[in-house]
Amino acid sequence: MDHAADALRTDLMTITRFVLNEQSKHPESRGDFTILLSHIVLGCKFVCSSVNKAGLAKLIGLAGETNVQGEEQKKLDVLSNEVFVKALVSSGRTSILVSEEDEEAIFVEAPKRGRYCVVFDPLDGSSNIDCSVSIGTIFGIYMLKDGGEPTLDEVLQPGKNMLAAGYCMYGSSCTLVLSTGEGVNGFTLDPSLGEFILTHPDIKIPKKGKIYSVNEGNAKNWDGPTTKYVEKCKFPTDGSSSKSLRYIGSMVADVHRTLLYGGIFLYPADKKSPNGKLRVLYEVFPMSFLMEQAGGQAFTGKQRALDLVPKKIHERSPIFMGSYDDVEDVKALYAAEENK
Ligand SMILES: O=P(O)(O)OC[C@H]1O[C@](O)(COP(=O)(O)O)[C@@H](O)[C@@H]1O
Ligand SMILES: [Mg+2]
Ligand SMILES: [Mg+2]
Repeated sequence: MDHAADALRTDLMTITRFVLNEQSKHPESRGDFTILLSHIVLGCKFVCSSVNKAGLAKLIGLAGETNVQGEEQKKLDVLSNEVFVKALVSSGRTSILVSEEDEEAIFVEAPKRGRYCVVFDPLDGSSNIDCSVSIGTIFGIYMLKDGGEPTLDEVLQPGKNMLAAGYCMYGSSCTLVLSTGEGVNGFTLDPSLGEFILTHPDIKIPKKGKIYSVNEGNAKNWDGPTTKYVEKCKFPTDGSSSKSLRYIGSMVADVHRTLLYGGIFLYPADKKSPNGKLRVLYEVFPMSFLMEQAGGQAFTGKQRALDLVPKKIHERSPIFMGSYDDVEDVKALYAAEENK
């Protein structure tokens, strides 16, 4: 193999150049979105570096401990929230921020105010922090309507109105997956360069998968269609092979695997939590947006997830997302239940 020729053929694309290329497709663009995204990327790099040190926390007092100067150190989820709020406000491009960690939405004051609203889960999968299992950040971006004072209605909108969505997974590598509504692309952080490099161009989810991903410990409280679906995964009656179960318990990691390998991720309703567990604005919507952009589907048990109109910023919804055919099977079971 001629390595020089091979190197010339391979395009090295940083996330910055990727977003600038996207921007050049919209001549009317003022570059605001590019600046906003660069601040999100900065937040991800900062959290990634803190997550990498988390295992040392108890030893040297990095999180939830008192450091040598006697200062109280912050827990990772609190720290991540502060990092993202600061990064987003200082971009000068946001008006409203909705974070899982803040009860109320944050309205950015002029003159720092900009054209975008960002909804985010600064650290997803928090139960996995202390055992060094993959965790992540999830975000979605809405554009502000022109004119007037921003109100909560700007973010209480269906997910299909999002301009962009993505997540960053802090795992064996740090991977940022992004969609600006024209497909899905994945970037991996090169820690020595401090740059995200395009490593997963144009991600497409397989049409059907061999994996299902769910917390089966809740099975005794599931409804009929969910119970039937999971039974079908294990004991198919149509001659197909059984599906394998994989469940990490970090939505970012479970959805990332589902996007790349195919299959289905579900967090259904159950008798104890009739609305499921996952939050519509900053968990269900961004991940559903990515799934659809990659050719998959996302369904709530009643409707297309991206058609939901949230009434409250921390509203929850059941969710089934993944390969097109697998979600189609779930939809058929719910339709059959309704026609009984
Ligand atoms: O432990 P459970 O009930 O299976 O829930 C797991 C789910 O909860 C979450 O951890 C909730 O997110 P947070 O950690 O951001 O609260 C998801 O990442 C994950 O899919
Ligand atoms: Mg979460
Ligand atoms: Mg969280």
